[in-house]
Amino acid sequence: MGRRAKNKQSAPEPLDPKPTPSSKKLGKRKADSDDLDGKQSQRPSKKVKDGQGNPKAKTKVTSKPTKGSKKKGKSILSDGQDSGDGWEDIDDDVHLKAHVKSLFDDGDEEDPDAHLDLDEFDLDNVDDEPLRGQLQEFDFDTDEEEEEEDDSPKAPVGKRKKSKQAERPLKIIPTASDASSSDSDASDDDDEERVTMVNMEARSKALDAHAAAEAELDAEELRGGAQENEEDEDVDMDREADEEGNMDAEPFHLPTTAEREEEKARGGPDLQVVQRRMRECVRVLEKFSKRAEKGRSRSEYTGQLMADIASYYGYNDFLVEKLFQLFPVAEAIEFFEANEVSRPVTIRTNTLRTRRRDLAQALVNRGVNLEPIGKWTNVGLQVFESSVPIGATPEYLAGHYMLQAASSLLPVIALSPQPNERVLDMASAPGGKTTHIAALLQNTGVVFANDANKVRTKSLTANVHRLGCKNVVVCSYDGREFPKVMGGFDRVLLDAPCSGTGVISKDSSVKLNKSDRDFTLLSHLQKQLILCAIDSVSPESKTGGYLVYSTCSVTVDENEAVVDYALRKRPNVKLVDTGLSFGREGFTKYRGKTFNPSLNLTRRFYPHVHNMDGFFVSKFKVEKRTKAQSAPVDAEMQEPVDEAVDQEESAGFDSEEDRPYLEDAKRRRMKAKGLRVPPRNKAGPGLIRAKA
Ligand SMILES: C[S@@+](CC[C@H](N)C(=O)[O-])C[C@H]1O[C@@H](n2cnc3c(N)ncnc32)[C@H](O)[C@@H]1O
Repeated sequence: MGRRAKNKQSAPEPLDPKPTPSSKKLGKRKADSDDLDGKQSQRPSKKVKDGQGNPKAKTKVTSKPTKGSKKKGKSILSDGQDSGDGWEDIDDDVHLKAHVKSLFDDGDEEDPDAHLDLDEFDLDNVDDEPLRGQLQEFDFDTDEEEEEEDDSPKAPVGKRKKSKQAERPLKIIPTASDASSSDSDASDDDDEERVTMVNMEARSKALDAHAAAEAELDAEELRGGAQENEEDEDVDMDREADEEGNMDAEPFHLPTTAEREEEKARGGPDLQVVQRRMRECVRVLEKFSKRAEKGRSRSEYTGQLMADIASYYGYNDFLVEKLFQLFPVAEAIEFFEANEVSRPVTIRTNTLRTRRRDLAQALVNRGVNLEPIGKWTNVGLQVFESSVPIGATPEYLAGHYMLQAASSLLPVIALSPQPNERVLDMASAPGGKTTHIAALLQNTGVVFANDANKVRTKSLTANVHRLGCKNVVVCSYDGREFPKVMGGFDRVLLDAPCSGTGVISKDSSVKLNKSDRDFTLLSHLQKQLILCAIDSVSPESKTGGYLVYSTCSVTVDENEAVVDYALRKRPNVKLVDTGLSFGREGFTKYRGKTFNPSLNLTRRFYPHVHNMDGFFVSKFKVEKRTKAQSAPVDAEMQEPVDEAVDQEESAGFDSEEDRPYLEDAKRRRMKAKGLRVPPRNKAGPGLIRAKA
């Protein structure tokens, strides 16, 4: 029964399923291209606090070899075996160096002038006191706030809705990935028990018995399967409703409106009730006609499920609905779950200062446990545990790396800047991507790093200096002023200001502080910025002529709708392949809207699928305008609000509600430009049309 039941508990199907990746140890999961498009085989790792506390955690390097005390002949892995996850046992420091070198030999640039020799630093005199004590929790004070959390708008403090989930993080829906994960965990454990002459026979017998039991179950399933029909399946599903296996569990009853009111008056449901109700609603919604209570509608189940998600995970109702709609029902729960878990800590090697293998070597020597992120990047490293604050090592201070989310490498990889090019990073602070671009240009050409927020350009400038970028000009304009400020760029990156719905695990205030109006205004700003970004690209560029538009948000309004708008407004641009080897295709249709079919060339990244922040990346090629296509460069900036809103209406926005906000924004812009702003009571749409 257990096995059949497990098979029937229909797991959410990935949109682009791939074989389940083999499991990796908790705390060691990497955002590997192997499993990027498939379901995660297990929960993403939480921030590692204490690598010594877990006897199962294999610490690659437990301490920094002290000066003059090389551990000749001593393996760094406790059992002296290949761990099976790409790390081999290493006998001494010399081998360790050779090993690290080989691990990181996959495409680091070999420009001898492009990096500092670590020997230049007196690393031996660095106080290694922390290595002797308990492993510390990572301290990211130095940059995380600037480099990561600043990716999403800061939220006001104090507006907190207590999430029930915080009381007990638990997976609501057992998924296929869980099943395979536990299977592969088991086999991992088997692998870890070393086969010896003594246990070989017992192990072999156990394996035979296991195989026989499996065969018997298969046969039983085949016999049963011949008579099975969907009704039986439902009966089974109902009978196993209690996850503890209690067959007498009450059949699920969806509360009526009156019962919900009553429940509210009693102070809300308890955790177990919410958990079970979410599970049951998902189950019913997956096979509504068979499983729904008589007389109850689909929207009642969906409404209950969304209300429970909001209270369990602590979101406002509006955002739950917006995010819920992006996924099939069960997958939506996976997305919300993933937002409760920190993403892996990752750093980007600054190839202007060092090479990845040298950086890895230096950090390994300090007691940092790390690995390359995946095949798709030759500069990224994932940090599993560290005995030193990763944002304050000598290498960090010397600019050998940037603390940077794996997802934020993607837009720059897609941009693919070439030496000697002129590049604009239109919204660049605090400079994670700017400094990456500078490094790919190998300090040639020029990067104009712009950000409208002057305060934020301070951390941008600091990072530019720390990382030794000599080809960066920092400026502070509203991006909508480009290309009037300057144009003719070979490539432009617009990493747009956004709602941050992809980085909720970093900034949970997004759960509560985003409203419909925020999305409308953001989308409008993004549309204005993208047109200016397109017009800043030189279609005559010999080597480029590209724009990359990205956000750390997963909503369609901020991504596909913006890109589609740009394609409609600028017939001289087309979407091209991002060059990224993974990621889900962008939507070409969404809730009744149809976008340009080429939107399938854009890429979406999700925390629950790719174990990285939610992200969107698109790449445009800008071509010369034909005479028929040419329009005044800033036509849209002066565009009557009516027209802008019309565009938005076609993408499903509520123009009436937005109109006052859009007009206010227009008034502020006019004021800033020194134009006469008519009195507010006369400022109807006609006025703006007249002004334009
Ligand atoms: C997602 S963050 C950029 C992160 C940056 N690309 C990085 O990798 O470090 C968006 C940035 O857009 C800036 N911004 C907001 N409105 C802008 C505008 N109208 N023009 C230019 N920059 C703007 C914000 O100040 C913020 O720094």
